[in-house]
Amino acid sequence: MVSKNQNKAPSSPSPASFSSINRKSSSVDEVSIDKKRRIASTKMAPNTGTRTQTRQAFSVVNGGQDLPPLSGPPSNFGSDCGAIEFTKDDVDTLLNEKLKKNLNYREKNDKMIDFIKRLKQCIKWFLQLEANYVEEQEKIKKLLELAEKNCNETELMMKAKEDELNSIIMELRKNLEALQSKFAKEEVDRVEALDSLARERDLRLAAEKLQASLSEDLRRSQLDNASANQKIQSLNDTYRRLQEFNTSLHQWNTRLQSDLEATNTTLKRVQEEKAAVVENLSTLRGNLTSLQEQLSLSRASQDEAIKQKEALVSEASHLRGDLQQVREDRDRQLSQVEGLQSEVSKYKECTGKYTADLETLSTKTVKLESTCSDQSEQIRRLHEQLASAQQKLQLSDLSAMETRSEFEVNKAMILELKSRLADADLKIVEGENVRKKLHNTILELKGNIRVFCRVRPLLSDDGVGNDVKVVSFPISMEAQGRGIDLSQNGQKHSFTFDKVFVPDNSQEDVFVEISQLVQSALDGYKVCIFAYGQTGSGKTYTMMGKPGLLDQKGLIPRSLEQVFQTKQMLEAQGWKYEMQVSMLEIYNETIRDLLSANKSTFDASRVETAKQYAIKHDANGNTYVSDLTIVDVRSSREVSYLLERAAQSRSVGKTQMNEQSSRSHFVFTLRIVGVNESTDQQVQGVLNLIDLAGSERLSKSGSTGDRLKETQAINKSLSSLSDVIFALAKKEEHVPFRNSKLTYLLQPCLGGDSKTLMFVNVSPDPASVGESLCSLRFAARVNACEIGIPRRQTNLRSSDSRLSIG
Ligand SMILES: Nc1ncnc2c1ncn2[C@@H]1O[C@H](COP(=O)(O)OP(=O)(O)OP(=O)(O)O)[C@@H](O)[C@H]1O
Repeated sequence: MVSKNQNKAPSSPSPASFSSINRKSSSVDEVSIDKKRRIASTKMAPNTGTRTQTRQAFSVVNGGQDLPPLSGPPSNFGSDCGAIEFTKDDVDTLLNEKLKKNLNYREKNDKMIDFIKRLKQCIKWFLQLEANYVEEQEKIKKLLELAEKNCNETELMMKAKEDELNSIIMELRKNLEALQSKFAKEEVDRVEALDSLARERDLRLAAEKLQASLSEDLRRSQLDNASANQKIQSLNDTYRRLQEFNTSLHQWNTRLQSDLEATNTTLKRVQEEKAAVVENLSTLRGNLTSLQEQLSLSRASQDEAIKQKEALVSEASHLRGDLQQVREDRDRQLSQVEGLQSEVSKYKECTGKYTADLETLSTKTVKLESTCSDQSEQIRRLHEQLASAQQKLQLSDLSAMETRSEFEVNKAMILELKSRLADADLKIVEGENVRKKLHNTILELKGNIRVFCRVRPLLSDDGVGNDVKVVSFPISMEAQGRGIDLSQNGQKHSFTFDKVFVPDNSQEDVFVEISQLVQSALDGYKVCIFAYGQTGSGKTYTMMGKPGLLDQKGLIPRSLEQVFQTKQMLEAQGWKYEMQVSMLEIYNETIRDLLSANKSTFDASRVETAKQYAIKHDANGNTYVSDLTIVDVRSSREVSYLLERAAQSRSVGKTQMNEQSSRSHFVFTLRIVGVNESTDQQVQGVLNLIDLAGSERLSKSGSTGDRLKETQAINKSLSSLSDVIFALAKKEEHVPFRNSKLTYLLQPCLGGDSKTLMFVNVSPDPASVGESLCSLRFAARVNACEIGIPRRQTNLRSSDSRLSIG
């Protein structure tokens, strides 16, 4: 925040020249011409129409018989001056007024009083006009703010609507894209499903064909099986018959055996009979031959039987072979049947498998068909959704178009409003310029050098009862609120100032009176506000207030609050301000930087060697002090912090140097640089708020040595200050400085268009009535600077233009 050595004052856009102030009593003409120019420049635009009708009213204020005649008869005479309006001519006439030369002092005085009265009416009218301007400006500002707010709201609404629609469109587009991609996917799935369905169908047909051929095979196998079974049955029958035949052959064989045995027995018996016969051979030879014949016959029959038997045996073996064959056939057939049966079972298995496959295929097909129908349904729904989305899209496109056209209309409206706003801004700027001029004119009419007197309440420390009153306030019409009477040793001394604040007046009451000066600093003027008075008279209270008590804040904090509040307000009109603060103390003609981070600066002797704090003025009338700490500030809080720091620095410095708090001048400087880029205007103002060293009679404290030096330094700087104010007010070419640092520092802030206000603080303590009288005399002298003549009743000794304290 702190920026060292940036304290070179920036170049002024309007260098102050002393020519605009007309203060010399002998040259009222000069004052008039200058003021006429300023008033003419204000144009008095807003009330022209009304004013042409009431123009004659001004003749009231020019009512003196020695004034040049005016265009119309007087009106509203004696009525409230608020009803009277002035034209440029009226003001010119008033300002061009000349006093007749052959008047005596009393008449001159009367004329002057009358002139002042009319001037006051004129000032009141200007104040009224200014109030109207301010009111009008406020109205325009409010209207503008409203229009701007409406515009912004409409714009925001439109933007929000557009955003909303855009987001809906985006969403719909996204949905559409998603639906389309889903649709495409579904289409692919559908095609795949259809393909797989076709494949399944083919497979099914192939399986059905296979099943049919297998069924045919099975049927054929079953037929083969049946024929094989029949064959087996017939073979079984043949086998059974062959077995029966075999049994019968066995029976036949058995019989043949039994026959053979019977034949053998017969043979035996025959042989026995042969023997018998042999015996009887001879006898029987005959028998023999017969018997032989019988034998050969038997043998032949036996051979035949054997042959028969052999034939039968071979037949049986044949039959056995056949049976074996049949058995083998049967076995073969059986194995064939078994093979066929296993084949059939295989076929059956296959058929089962194929049937299961067929079933799964069927269920799959059914599933696929249902999926297909689902997908078709989905596709239909998607188509519907797509159609509705497209419809919505069309609708939203339409509404977007509508919104766009609405937006265009609003845009056009906004543009129009903006142009109106620009016009209004221009008007505000013009109004602001007029206001500044009027404000300045009013302040000039009030006086560029003014003196306010403030009497503090009697304090318990004063040690005197409330019954002893040395200060009183006249209540005559002329002096009410402006006069102060001081009684010393039974003698009454009367003084009149621009304003007198009584002990009951609050800090707020005092600030109200100076707030216009603070505004002037923001308008680019140099403003100096001094608090002057004896020790303990309330200078610090007036300038700083009581720490910690908000309602008792002094002029400095209040001024800063106003500066930052107004800065914020003017920012709306395009003004950008930069503020810089510096705070210094002049003690015994030594400058002390109160914002310096270096604590060693409290040591005056070291300061002088380390830092020279040389005061310099540039060609533009700006002042800067080398090595002084300048701090950029952006809020009144920042400044409050700096003020606290400065106060701390002051008290530490005083302790270190055994100095009394009242013996140094405290100078607070706020540099204001304002730039309006839209109107290309630039202003540079300075606000100097100064708590002067307390004036104190040396004799009172009876001090010597250092104290004497201190007092002399104070007196020198105050005396020098009064000389400078005098010289500048009188537009003297040579401005004396008398080597006072304070005077040299403030010199550019006291001349030209600068506004100077001095508070003379007075203590009601009877014990310090002498000092009070001294202060009041000095203040009355400064007050008299205004127009170069003692414009108010003062107790000045005419020759004494310099302060002598102590
Ligand atoms: N208007 C006032 N109302 C109430 N109290 C006041 C007023 N003016 C001054 N005082 C009180 O009077 C005392 C002296 O005031 P202050 O310190 O401001 O005087 P000063 O002129 O600055 O003195 P010095 O020159 O010694 O610094 C303080 O206690 C202050 O609070």
